[in-house]
Amino acid sequence: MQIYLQYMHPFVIYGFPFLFFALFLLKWLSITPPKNMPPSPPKLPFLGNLHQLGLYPHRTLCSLAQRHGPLMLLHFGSRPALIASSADTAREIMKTHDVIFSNRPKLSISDRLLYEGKDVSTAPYGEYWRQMRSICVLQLLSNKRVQSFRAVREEEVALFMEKIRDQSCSLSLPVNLGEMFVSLTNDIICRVAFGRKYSTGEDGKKFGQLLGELMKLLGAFNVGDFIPWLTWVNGINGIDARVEKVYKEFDQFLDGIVEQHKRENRINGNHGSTLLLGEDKKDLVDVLLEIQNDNAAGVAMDETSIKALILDMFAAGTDTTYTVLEWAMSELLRHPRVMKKLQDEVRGISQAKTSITENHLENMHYLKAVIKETFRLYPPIPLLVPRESTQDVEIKGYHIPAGTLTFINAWAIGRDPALWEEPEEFRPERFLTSSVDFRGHDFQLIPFGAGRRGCPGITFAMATNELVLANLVHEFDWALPGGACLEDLNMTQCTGLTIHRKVPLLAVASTPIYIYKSGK
Ligand code: HEM
Repeated sequence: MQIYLQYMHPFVIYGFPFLFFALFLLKWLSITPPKNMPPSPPKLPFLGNLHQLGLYPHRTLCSLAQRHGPLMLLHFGSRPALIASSADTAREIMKTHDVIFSNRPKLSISDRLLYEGKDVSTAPYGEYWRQMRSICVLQLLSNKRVQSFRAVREEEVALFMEKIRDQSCSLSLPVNLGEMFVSLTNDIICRVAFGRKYSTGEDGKKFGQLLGELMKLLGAFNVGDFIPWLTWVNGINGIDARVEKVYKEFDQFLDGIVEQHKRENRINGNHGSTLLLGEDKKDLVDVLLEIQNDNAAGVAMDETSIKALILDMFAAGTDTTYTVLEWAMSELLRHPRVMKKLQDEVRGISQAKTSITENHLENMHYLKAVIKETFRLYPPIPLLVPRESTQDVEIKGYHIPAGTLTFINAWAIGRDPALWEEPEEFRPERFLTSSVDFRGHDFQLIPFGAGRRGCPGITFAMATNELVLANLVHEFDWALPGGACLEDLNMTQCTGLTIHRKVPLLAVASTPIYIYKSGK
């Protein structure tokens, strides 16, 4: 080899390799012209931008967007992640390019807990999801179905009010509103889904704990999803074991529920559960079994799909609903002027009736404005449920490759000074003169997301939220325990997928004089 090299012209030795390299570089550059990617904050090897997210990713991402713009490309470990932080970019993703962004990323914890994507919320975009979604929209959460559970909501709210009366008014003790909202929303969903509650005795305690653990795990961060060679971490820190335990216990529990419904339906001739329910006496498990029997779904609906759909109702519908009530009451306690105005409206419309029913709600415009304002400042899932792009696409002149994780920062959009006057102020009046709504058409207010994968549970959630809030301010006056000042109310948020209060919301209820006068 040495000998050969001695006789070669230097051009052959040095020039050829250089020429080859230059040709390769030219070809590579001409095949892959530089793409115009969205701005990115600097990242670290392996971690990407994960280290920057902190405890409150919606806040950190909002600050980063102020520096880098409303469309950023970050990296969560090895995965590119697009972050949209303005109404305009959210519209591009959830409306203009809705189909391309209608997939959900596969995340291992939710995948395991929600039957490997056989539910609606984590199912990949495709025929199976389409069928399950249409069952949700047309059968489980339609206006008619939600209406059929009106009696359930009104009865549960009446029991909830009785508890407050017993505890706070009679004994002048503070009530833990957060805790009470959790059991109220769980009781309502349990009755709607299963035809009975699981809130008392050993069964109730176990179910409550199981549901709490399910919600915690769904909000847990799994490092292995983003840095695959760290997948082993969850085997060591106990997350894998917890996921497996919750999955198995919930699965057994749901098996029992489905079997019991099948038995009862056989006895009652397929007319649904005999337990007290909505007007048509069918709970959601009955509805799903009926679809299975009639073979009406268009795809084979096996029992796993039934269990996955029911679990979705709990996973997507409990934490989100109670969170709104908790933040709304916190802000009402901090703003006596708003509380008074709301009480005047509700008490005026009820005309000294003992309680508020759903008939009263339609004309309560200020109540609706208070709830919208709560959604604006505290969207329960601040970064919405992640999406994933299925094709390369161009947004605002930037190239977004297929397979990009996509987050919409609804929290940042709700506080964007370009869209909202004095955005940090809790001022429901802003909605009295505006037609902006949260149903997914106005991208400045998107707590329920939008487009094909937008939340199908809006009517269900709003029916509960409006009824509970109206009753709370109708019957009681509210104060912080021990005469604490309004500024003392700790508004710290917890971490996780759904953002609720970190510190329990304690408040004292008293019965206003006008209720005594009206002879209640
Ligand atoms: C205040 C209450 C609620 C909020 C803030 C909320 C929010 C959301 C959000 C942000 C999404 C993702 C939307 C998107 O990707 O564009 C979603 C999806 C979903 N929500 Fe809700 N939700 C609430 C209540 C409910 C209720 C009560 C139910 C059912 C009982 C429900 C069932 C679902 C389901 C099944 C999905 C998945 C839809 C799909 O992927 O096709 N949600 N929700």
